[in-house]
Amino acid sequence: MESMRFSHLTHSLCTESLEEYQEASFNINNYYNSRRIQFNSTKFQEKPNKTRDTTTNTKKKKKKKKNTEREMEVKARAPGKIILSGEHAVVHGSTAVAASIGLYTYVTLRFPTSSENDDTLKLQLEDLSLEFSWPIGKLKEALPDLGFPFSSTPTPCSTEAISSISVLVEEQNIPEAKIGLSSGISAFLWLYSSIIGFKPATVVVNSELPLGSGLGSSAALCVALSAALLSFSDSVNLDLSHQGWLLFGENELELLNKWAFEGEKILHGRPSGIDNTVSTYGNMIKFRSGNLTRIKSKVPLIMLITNTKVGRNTKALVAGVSERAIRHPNAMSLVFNAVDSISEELSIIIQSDAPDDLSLTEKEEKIAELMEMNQGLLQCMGVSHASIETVLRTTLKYKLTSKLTGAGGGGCVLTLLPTLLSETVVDKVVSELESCGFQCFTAGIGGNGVEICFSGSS
Ligand SMILES: Nc1ncnc2c1ncn2[C@@H]1O[C@H](COP(=O)(O)OP(=O)(O)O)[C@@H](O)[C@H]1O
Ligand SMILES: C[C@@](O)(CCOP(=O)(O)O)CC(=O)O
Ligand SMILES: [Mg+2]
Repeated sequence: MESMRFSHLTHSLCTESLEEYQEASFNINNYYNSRRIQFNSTKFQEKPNKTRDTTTNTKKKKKKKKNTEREMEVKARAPGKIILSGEHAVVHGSTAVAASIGLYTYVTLRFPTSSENDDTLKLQLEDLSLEFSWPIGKLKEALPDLGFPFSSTPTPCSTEAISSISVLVEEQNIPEAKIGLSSGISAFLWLYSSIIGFKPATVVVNSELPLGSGLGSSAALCVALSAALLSFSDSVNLDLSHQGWLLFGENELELLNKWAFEGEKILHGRPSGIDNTVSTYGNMIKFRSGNLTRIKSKVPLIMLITNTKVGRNTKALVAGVSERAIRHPNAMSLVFNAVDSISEELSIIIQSDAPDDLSLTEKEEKIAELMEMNQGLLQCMGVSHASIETVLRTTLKYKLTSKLTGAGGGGCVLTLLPTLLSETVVDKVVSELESCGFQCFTAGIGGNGVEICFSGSS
């Protein structure tokens, strides 16, 4: 009974361990249902997932080309993430642990039919009610070195291209209050021109993720964009007849993750690659210096996510930590090493079989202590914020441990909800946090990574 409740939150992450934790008494589902960010409606019908047949032959490729000429639409979705430990330090070579969450960014790509006679590239940010468009001729003129798509070789955006793209974005007169979108739009223009070239299309983006809050909306955007764009390139062959969400094969995942990383560079300056990697592959990963290790959690982790709603910019925060590391190299390298040890220990605890030498409660206590230590080190890096400290103090009153997640400086905070915690306590802490103006919710941890869905194929 109780395992059913947990399965709603921890699906696909730790199914075997659920039976072992049947004693758990807290019904998180009420929270999941009532506090979760509303799912945007989608016209695509969900069908069971299927991993792509990597032996796709040229016949399918031909079919794809033919369909591209007819009205053809593809939709990609990529999840957000939480970083359980190691943000910022991971940029400097330390280990970090992250998991995907069940909140997605969706990108729909549609090419006009020949009768539509449209010669523009349109970007619609549906949730924000914003639309941008560029005549194809203007893109060709501004970006003479792009437009010869070579999608199998992800390359960094040159400084010349980035300045030309900035002009193309500035000309769109983005409202001052939404100027943070410029870097996302730049990443879009660059990924589009590099992967597809100069072809008219309409790209629609919507997201269940709060933007700029530490849940990896920038990476989810780059991953979903790369997936949608690559599905029309010669580098990727897909079974267009498949109905419903389709997983990519390993080679395609590797390719699209590299493209998404190049997009993240435009947004973050110096990303570690953890966000795009966890959004691409899903589930839970340990990440260090560009290498991922997939992790299977044996602990049914339930995190309350509190969005302080304090806006911040990942690029500026990452740069701030690097500057501090330049000013205090010895001290900061010890901080980064300490974070590395915390992430390594965390990954061992969450993967260890239960019951072994540690009970679930003991494991949760250790995880909480490691989170607390990581938060202390993030404070040393200078990325905490008064709003984050308020969340820490509030949750501590209820003996709960929290840490910031993502770049910090505001954004989201994670609070570990032990499995035996009573619902009354969760109610109290949530209502106290919400009375401070914060927004609390939970999300499924560790679901699938990027997926794609075709429509118009018959
Ligand atoms: N759905 C989206 N539509 C437009 N831009 C987006 C979207 N998602 C992310 N972005 C871009 O990513 C930026 C936020 O990224 P970042 O500061 O790294 O925070 P996070 O990745 O934690 O959400 C936004 O300001 C915007 O430029
Ligand atoms: C701070 C950092 O570790 C994570 C940033 O995540 P987000 O953009 O705040 O969701 C940066 C990185 O790893 O690239
Ligand atoms: Mg980001």
